[in-house]
Amino acid sequence: MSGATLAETLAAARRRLCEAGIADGAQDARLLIAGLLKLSSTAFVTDGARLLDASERAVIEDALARRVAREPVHRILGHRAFSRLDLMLSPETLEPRPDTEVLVDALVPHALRMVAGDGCRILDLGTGTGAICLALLDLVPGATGIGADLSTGALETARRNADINGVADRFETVESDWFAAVAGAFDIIVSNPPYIVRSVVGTLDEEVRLHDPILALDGGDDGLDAYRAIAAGAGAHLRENGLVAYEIGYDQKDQVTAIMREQGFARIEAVQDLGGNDRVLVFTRAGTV
Ligand SMILES: C[S@@+](CC[C@H](N)C(=O)[O-])C[C@H]1O[C@@H](n2cnc3c(N)ncnc32)[C@H](O)[C@@H]1O
Repeated sequence: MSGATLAETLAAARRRLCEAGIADGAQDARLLIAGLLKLSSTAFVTDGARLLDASERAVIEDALARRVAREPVHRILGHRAFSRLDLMLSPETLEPRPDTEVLVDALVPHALRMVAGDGCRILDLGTGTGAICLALLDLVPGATGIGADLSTGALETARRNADINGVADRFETVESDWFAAVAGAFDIIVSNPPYIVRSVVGTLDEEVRLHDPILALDGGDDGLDAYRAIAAGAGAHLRENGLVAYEIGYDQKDQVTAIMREQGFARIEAVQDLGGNDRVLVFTRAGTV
């Protein structure tokens, strides 16, 4: 790649990733180079003839080697966009997915209505990077939130993300096994818990299996352990007329609805993701709808 221009470097990177069998090799090459060199979306057109210096070439070379070894693009870059936020990643955090934005979008109208009334206090169980809670605090000024997680490292990253994204004054964290260390009652309890069936975890793509933490993936023998634990504790921590909302696996709608019904909750919304899969469920106490 010595003496290469930006355009030549991009072309070589695309070839390398595609030849290594990376499914979106062309897109990943562009994302990596743009992210590493902090280029605008038009730079490949306007600056294509610019010669890259040795340090730029070295950074790109290192990133391509990592991508060929199946490390995801945003892990290599160390951060990713979610909703309107830029979120730092760490080894202890799941990389937030676009599907999870569907959960945020489903809750925004409810949270805005609550803020206009008695206020909106949010509990995000299994907060990871803080993605769900921080995106809601960003979109709903006046809401406050707690991010809970079993992982100390994830909570450090979530606090850092709250700082970077300007919502730290409305965000707290608690290290907790679901509700175990959580005090008080909330208007919205939200979770994207680990929901992969344990026997399936080992069959996931290397990008997920080797780079997302197992604590964020493994949902137990039937994938539903976390929903059972959260359903059992939610009633004691939910304000009157409060909501419980989940991200779910594409085939878990009926099972999670049954788990919640057993604990006295009624489903009020089911939302599909952009791929047409069931992805988000919203519940309230049965009898309040
Ligand atoms: C699927 S990840 C979701 C992360 C983030 N909320 C998101 O949507 O990107 C699940 C999260 O639950 C956390 N977790 C797993 N078991 C837990 C438990 N028993 N109590 C609290 N958090 C837990 C994991 O550490 C992980 O951060």
